[in-house]
Amino acid sequence: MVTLGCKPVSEAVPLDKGIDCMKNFGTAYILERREIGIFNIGGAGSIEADGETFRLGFQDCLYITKGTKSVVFRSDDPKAPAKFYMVSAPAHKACKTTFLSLADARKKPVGDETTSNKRVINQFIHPDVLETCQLSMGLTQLAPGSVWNTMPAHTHERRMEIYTYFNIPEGQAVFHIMGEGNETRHILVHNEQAVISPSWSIHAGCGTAAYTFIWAMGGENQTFDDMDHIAIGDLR
Ligand SMILES: O=C(O)C(=O)C[C@H](O)C(=O)CO
Ligand SMILES: [Zn+2]
Repeated sequence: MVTLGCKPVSEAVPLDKGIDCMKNFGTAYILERREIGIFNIGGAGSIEADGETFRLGFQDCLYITKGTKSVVFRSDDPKAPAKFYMVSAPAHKACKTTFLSLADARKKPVGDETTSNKRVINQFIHPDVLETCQLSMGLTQLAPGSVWNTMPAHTHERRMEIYTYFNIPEGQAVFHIMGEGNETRHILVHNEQAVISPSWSIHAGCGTAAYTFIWAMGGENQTFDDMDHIAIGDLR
């Protein structure tokens, strides 16, 4: 998995700006044998993929297929630049480059106010929404007053996962918990920071206020609900 960020201000920024593609990927261009999912977590902007332009507002998503040679990022307004967050995984075939807004995502309400974990899992790049080779991505929004994500915690030995936190209010933070269920550690996460979890690690978090996070997974199976849950009483 490769994770990247791009905040274009006044210039048009190509995906491979400053990247030696042959050295890092062993290919002539980044998406020669990779697919990529991109979320905009900033102001309005656009992404040009092999000549086709897609406009992305806040929390919009674009999936770009393997085989796309040119990807270029732009912001509409340099004073409110777009912030493109992206995750890429190796891909074996071309799928359809697809724009997805929050309304297109499959909604999964979970949790409860009484356990401070009421939230909606918005599944954007997911087998029920569009076909990909192995990438899946989405955005989980916590309800005001709820602070816990992914509790009871889980692992999925067949897929690793990245959580990227944003919409964390000024002066607040998230305690992200990782490690094996019987030996956990926390990482203090501030706004727009990410944690990469290997497949054996739990990935959960508790904020000092509500927040949003983007999850991204890659692995040979795409079954979303095959998690191995760990009972809260077994966590150490
Ligand atoms: O809040 C949650 O719970 C999640 O968003 C869980 C992630 O989607 C996940 O970890 C999927 O494996
Ligand atoms: Zn998970």
